[in-house]
Amino acid sequence: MKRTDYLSWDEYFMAVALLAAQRSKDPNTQVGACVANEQNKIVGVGYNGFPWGCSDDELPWNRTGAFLDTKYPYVCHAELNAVLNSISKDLRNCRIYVGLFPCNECTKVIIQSGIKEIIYLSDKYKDSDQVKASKIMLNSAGIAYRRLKTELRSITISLVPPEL
Ligand SMILES: O=c1[nH]c(=O)n([C@H]2C[C@H](O)[C@@H](COP(=O)(O)O)O2)cc1CO
Ligand SMILES: [Zn+2]
Repeated sequence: MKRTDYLSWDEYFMAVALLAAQRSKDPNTQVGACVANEQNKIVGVGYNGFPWGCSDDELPWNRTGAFLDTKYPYVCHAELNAVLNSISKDLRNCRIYVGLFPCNECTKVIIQSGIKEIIYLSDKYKDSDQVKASKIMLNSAGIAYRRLKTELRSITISLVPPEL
């Protein structure tokens, strides 16, 4: 008899996004994103981090202070990286799974790439103008968004082989 406690596609792609988020060096918010196509194949994954070649040791991770002394002008968001890392430029009819509701800049990238649905976990910045702008654009463009529904509270991955 087959297992019944396997991950759904939605849980699986969100888990991939959350695993990618664990690569983030951001001390405050780690975000991951995973793009899946209509055949449920992963076509792109990303997390928030500084651009290629920009040293994590030189750029700041601060949230406050003078703009140029914070992370905000420099960090590439998870969704941008997931789209840029995708195997195809054409993401028509794909879904993006992301730990945090996309900001307005990522929403523009998502819409322009052809992605048709956003599945998110947290909407902790829902009262910000950025997220409000995202929803205005998504509603206007007819792009669906929904919070992941799952009974699971966590997914454990053991790196210890079962025989040990
Ligand atoms: O959609 C997003 N995707 C994403 O990767 N991020 C990143 C940028 C920052 O590194 C971090 C947000 O930082 P903070 O929560 O400290 O303001 O999350 C932030 C958002 C939402 O603004
Ligand atoms: Zn963003």
